[in-house]
Amino acid sequence: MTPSILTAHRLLKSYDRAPAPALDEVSIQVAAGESVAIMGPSGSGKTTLLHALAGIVPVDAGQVTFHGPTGAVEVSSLSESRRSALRRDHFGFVFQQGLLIPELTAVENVSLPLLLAGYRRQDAESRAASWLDALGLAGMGGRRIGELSGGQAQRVAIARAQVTGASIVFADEPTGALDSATSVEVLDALLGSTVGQGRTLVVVTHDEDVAARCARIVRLRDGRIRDDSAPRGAAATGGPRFAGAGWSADEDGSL
Ligand SMILES: Nc1ncnc2c1ncn2[C@@H]1O[C@H](COP(=O)(O)OP(=O)(O)OP(=O)(O)O)[C@@H](O)[C@H]1O
Repeated sequence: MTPSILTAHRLLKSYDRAPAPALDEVSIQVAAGESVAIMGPSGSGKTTLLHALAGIVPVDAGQVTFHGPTGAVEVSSLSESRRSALRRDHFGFVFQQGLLIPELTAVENVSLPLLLAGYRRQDAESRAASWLDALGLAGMGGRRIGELSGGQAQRVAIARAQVTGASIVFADEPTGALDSATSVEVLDALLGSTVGQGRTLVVVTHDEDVAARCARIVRLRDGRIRDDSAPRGAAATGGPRFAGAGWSADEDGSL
């Protein structure tokens, strides 16, 4: 059996002034290398669950444990600064709008986490360029974000999320702002660069087509898990292996 990379046990989370808990006794295990879609109606707690799993929001009760390369870490009991170090070192994030810096080029945006981690600029930029190439953006590294299409910009965000070697990528509506053809391309890139390389993907989505490409769909309603199963009808298609012989990112994010 594949070991869990992330486990959550009976998570409770209430926001001030909210009439009902956003998470009400949610327990979930995510296996290493798995792709999990989190679905449910608006307000059902999807983003809160993603943020709780990733240590972005503290929970009121329950535990989140990350089974990382150096052993198990109880995310929910860490201080804010240790949670933020954990996120920086092990987790990657992709949001609906990539939150890229428009004044910087694609390669500069992807290099940023490496520069913050202490890499020399030349090394950071060459590593960033390799990621952009692998995501089908060869030759576009010098363009500013505004000079890219929505789908290209989202692939830059996918590169940035993983360039430091994230073992889990958390994505919140990564295709929500894209048309359906572009969504497919971006999802291919996201799946191919995560589960296609043995990494783990947890993705919040409203889109059944996105969820159907994941190995598992967790459906929330009113802060509780109502269903947790494989997509109906077919095994998850996962993502394509990246073109180019030997594309594989090692643990520190190099290609
Ligand atoms: N910062 C906050 N302060 C107060 N209430 C919040 C906050 N964030 C979320 N909530 C409430 O918690 C509940 C769950 O919100 P959450 O954003 O997790 O749902 P969601 O399923 O991701 O919704 P959507 O699909 O609309 O993004 C909702 O009732 C929401 O109003």
